[in-house]
Amino acid sequence: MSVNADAAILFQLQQFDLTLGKHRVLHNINLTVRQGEKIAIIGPSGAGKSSLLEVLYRQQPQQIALCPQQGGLVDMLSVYNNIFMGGLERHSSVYNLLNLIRSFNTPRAEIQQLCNELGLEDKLWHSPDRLSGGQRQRVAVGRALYRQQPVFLGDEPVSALDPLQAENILQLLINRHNTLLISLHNRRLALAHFDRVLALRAGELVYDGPAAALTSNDLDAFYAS
Ligand SMILES: Nc1ncnc2c1ncn2[C@@H]1O[C@H](COP(=O)(O)OP(=O)(O)OP(=O)(O)O)[C@@H](O)[C@H]1O
Repeated sequence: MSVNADAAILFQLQQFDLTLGKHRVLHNINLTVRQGEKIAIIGPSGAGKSSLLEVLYRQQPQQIALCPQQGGLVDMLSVYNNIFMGGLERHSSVYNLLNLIRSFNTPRAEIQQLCNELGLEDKLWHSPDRLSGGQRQRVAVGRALYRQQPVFLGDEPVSALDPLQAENILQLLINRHNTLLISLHNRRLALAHFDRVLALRAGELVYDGPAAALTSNDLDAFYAS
């Protein structure tokens, strides 16, 4: 999991501030992310993790698979169609419309395979509002995977899963993307799966360094009040 210092820069922020309303959400962020990096973003609730991910997403949405914290699922559509939404840009509007009425064989096979990998094999034609929180989260992950982009930005994408599932889904995301930035509160996952850790506190980047240099106790300290 070594990082190539010559790899192309994907994201860069210099002395970056973000103010929303009267609230200073991010302050003096200096950050460079290169292709191939696997980065965990940690920090207490309200520290600015989602805001940072959104800022990075806006830099180049076309090559990013985004998995937002709310999931953005449409309950009126099946799991199949919710996942298919991740691939809308690969097809014409006519194809997308016809697929909504009656699914085409190719995307149906692709999405069935994806559902098998996500443990949703029998849920393809269910509505998301009939699923558990963890199942809904896996549908949102499926949609992001179906974007088939090289960069994954995830806002706590495995927070509702049991430990074994969280481990498996995280590994799936890592296998399918070259570069990942994922916010998460699970210390073990952050240290086991990522090269680099960003710790945010009250909108400021208080740690940016290798995961290998940190212990679980170090991570706890970033959450201490
Ligand atoms: N649209 C907004 N207007 C004003 N303040 C906002 C807005 N969006 C977020 N904030 C504030 O910005 C801060 C950072 O929010 P953010 O959602 O980025 O934190 P977070 O670290 O992702 O939190 P969590 O772990 O709870 O998801 C919070 O104090 C929040 O109240």
